[in-house]
Amino acid sequence: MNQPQIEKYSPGTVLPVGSHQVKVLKYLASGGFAHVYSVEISPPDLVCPDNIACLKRVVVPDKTSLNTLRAEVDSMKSLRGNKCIVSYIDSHATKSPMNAGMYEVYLLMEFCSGGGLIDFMNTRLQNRLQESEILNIMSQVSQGVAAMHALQPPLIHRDIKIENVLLSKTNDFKLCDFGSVSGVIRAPRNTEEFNYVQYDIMKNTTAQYRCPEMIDLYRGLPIDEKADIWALGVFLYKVCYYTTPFEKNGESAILASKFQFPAYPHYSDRIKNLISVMLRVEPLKRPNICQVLEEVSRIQGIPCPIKNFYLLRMMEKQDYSRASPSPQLPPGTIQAVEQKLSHPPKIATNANITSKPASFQQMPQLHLSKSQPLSGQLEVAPHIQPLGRTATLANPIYRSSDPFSKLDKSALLSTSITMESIPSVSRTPQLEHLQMPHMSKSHAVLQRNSVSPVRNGRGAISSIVASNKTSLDRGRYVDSETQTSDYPIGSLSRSASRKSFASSISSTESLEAISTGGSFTRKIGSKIKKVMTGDTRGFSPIKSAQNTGESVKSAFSALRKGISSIQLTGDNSTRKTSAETRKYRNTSNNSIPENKISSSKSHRRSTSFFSFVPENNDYELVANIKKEKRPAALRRTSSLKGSSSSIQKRVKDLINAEDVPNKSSTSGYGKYTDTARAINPSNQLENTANRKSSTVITPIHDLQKSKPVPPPKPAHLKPTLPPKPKHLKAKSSEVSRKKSGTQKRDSRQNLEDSPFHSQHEIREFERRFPSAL
Ligand SMILES: Nc1ncnc2c1ncn2[C@@H]1O[C@H](COP(=O)(O)OP(=O)(O)OP(=O)(O)O)[C@@H](O)[C@H]1O
Repeated sequence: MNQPQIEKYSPGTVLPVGSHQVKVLKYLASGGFAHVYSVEISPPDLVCPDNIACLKRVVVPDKTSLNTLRAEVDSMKSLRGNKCIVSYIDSHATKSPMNAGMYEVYLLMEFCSGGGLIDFMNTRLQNRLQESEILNIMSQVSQGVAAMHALQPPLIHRDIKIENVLLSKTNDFKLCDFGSVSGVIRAPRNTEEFNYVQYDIMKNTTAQYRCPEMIDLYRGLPIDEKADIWALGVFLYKVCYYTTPFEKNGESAILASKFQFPAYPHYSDRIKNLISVMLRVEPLKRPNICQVLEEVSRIQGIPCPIKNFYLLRMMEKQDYSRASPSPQLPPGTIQAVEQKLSHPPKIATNANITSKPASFQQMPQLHLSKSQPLSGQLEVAPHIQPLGRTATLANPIYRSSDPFSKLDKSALLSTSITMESIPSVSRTPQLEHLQMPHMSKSHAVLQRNSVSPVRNGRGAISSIVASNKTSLDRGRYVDSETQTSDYPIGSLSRSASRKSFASSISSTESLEAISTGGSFTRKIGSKIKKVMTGDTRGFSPIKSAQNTGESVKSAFSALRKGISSIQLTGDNSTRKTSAETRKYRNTSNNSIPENKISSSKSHRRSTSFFSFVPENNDYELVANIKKEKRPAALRRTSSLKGSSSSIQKRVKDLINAEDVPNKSSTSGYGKYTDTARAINPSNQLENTANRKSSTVITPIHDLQKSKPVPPPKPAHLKPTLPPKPKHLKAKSSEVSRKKSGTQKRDSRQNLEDSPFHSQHEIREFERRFPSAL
């Protein structure tokens, strides 16, 4: 951005910011695009009882840049109240009185008088940080990140780094600078998209914190929450060692995640292990933010401060799809699971981590005692249909009569500070979206924003929002907003929803809306929409599962233990579920050492972040060094056969934690992506009916069935990416790109290199598990 020069305000200057009057106290700093001041505000605000706040003033040259700043404001608004995020107070935008045609944006926020984390670290150059201090910082920053990832659609910070963590007066660490925030960014599909995404990444991210999928767009991976996890891994490393892991060797080291742990200062293997798993090359193998926080809390020896929202969400969806004749859990099951989730188990570390560069390949395993309760790191079998009929996780369809039920439920589920502190204002606007008639309003929003810029702070550029590919949306961009539309809000009253929104915001909000832009939905929509292609935007009902599947998997591993063998006989729905499960298993465990698969079931689980194996009445975290190979699980067969236990009984047994099967047969899955598959055939009629008037989960396979398969495009019409530069031709075994110079899609076609036997199998796999390749 061509940043205009502006004069600094002198102390004593008084100016309005939204509904507040501010008096400048002191110039604090210049960001890349801003002047930052401490100010006295009136009227007072809850987040600054002493009336001292921070004012960020940015002058932007045009409306496009102005819009991009709105996204920063909107992000902060949506996260307001979280104790681990610098709190928004007010904002204001005007035409610049000094610079014709330019605009000024004023952002009033909580003042962090403790300065930056970087300053704090600099006070400890000699006497480096203790592990407990590091864990405390990590926990708080992770809670801030969790609040972003918990939103639906999730927000990706994209610029997590030491410099963007501030210290409050009360010595709390807070995440700041939301100028790079975006929704999930889909992998580019042609040269135009490629250049766009590349530019966007260069503008909005910091080189040392960039993840492999950002550097090598040819990998064809979306930029999602796992990009933040990578950055958080770099962050943790830097808090420990005062340098970034890839400082010396740059991009090539990042692409293969080659780094070493310095001998000094000495930190525990558990911290090193956590860094290693966060810095896994493959995003699917990185833990999600809930898992990170759970592990940090375990090391700290305290309960995890947040609920695993990925897990709860999946349970919610399962509950929605539960209205079918499939097996049912006893009443109270979900409450029991929740209760157990709120008491994470202690684990004894037995990690054998060295400081060798290969540490990223070490696969930790969590050993679960029979007597231990389930925790949030259990893995979910995506096919589990019936997770209770209980009111606690109400079937979303029933929410239609009660616009507040979503909020009520959240409050009910959350005893944690973070989840509670995600203010209703951050959710209600999404409800507003959710209750829109299927496609119509969201499409209207998208249309309005078809060329909307995204606030990057460094330039006006929009983010391409990932719509993980399905045959439904293939070839389209999908706004993250539409990705939330798999919630069947049904006839949820819009006015009621708005009312709840209105009642949850301060009176200043309306002024803000006037001064800084329209509705939350429109603004955040402009931030996260697709702008580049002429493709029709699609509806991606599986998006959220793609983003959440891994964590849910992880969180439900023990549940899966109990249902690792599902009867292949029985009613249709059960049979279908089993078949889906089998496919899922057979296609998602993509890095199990071949030699381990047949010999030990427990090894099948080793690709997950943490997995559970009952042993010695305790949890153990052990490193399991292993070779990355081609998707070995694709060669696995029929692990589902042979059991006659029912789902209910096994899950019940697990909940009681008395009878955990000695070995799990299912773990290490790739991300579960196919939410719609959890829907029983018997639900489909109901879904179809709902779809007419509301937003619903669409059973993808059904739609696919009815959708004619388009003839293959002639080669000259296929979109192409620019040629891959030499330095990106990865040698890493982590990412199997065996044919140099070919694009990812092409390499998938190479049957010799793949576990597939036919093109049809490849297509089928891609259709069902689009993010797993
Ligand atoms: N709430 C706050 N309280 C105290 N100081 C703050 C606050 N917000 C920002 N600062 C100070 O101002 C500096 C710049 O702020 P910020 O990073 O938000 O601006 P920016 O223009 O986005 O900068 P960057 O170049 O990092 O993107 C910070 O490094 C910090 O020192």
